[in-house]
Amino acid sequence: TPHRHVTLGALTGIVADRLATADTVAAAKWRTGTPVDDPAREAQVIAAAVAAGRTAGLDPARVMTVVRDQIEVGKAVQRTLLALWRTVPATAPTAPADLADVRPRITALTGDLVSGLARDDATLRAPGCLAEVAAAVATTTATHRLDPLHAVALASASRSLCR
Ligand SMILES: O=C(O)C(=O)C[C@]1(C(=O)O)C=C[C@@H](O)C=C1
Repeated sequence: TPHRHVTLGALTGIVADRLATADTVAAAKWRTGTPVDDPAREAQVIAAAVAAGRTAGLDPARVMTVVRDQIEVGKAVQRTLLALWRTVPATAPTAPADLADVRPRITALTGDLVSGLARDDATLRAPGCLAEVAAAVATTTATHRLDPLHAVALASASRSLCR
């Protein structure tokens, strides 16, 4: 519905952009054999988000739930891609990818996500939140031309946005 105003479109756009970084991260890990899980980095990402959330007046537990969800779904995307590349090596990335290049972007997008949670707080608390999220997910899926893997990931990672 092109004329409907999508309230949460900025937020689902940020979720999609953060999930898109999983491709670059997976490519870097494919090349170097680095494990998908990096608990120390996760703790850093979560601590920074909680701190930013506090400043914005957000409940730490809520920020933690949303960011953990982003991390978990991102890891699922990484594992899916790595499994595909292992199974069909011709599909594996050839362009160089570096964790050191993509992590600052992940940090920035996580900050944008926390800002978005604060900005859209009223909508995210309202009874119609899940419907708003569904509309925004549909719009972002179309505008970002998401493939099925990333469309499913976006829908999954957006559920926790409503509180
Ligand atoms: O930075 C990485 O290595 C990522 O895979 C990204 C990310 C995240 O979503 O922030 C996800 C999984 C890792 O355990 C750490 C962080």
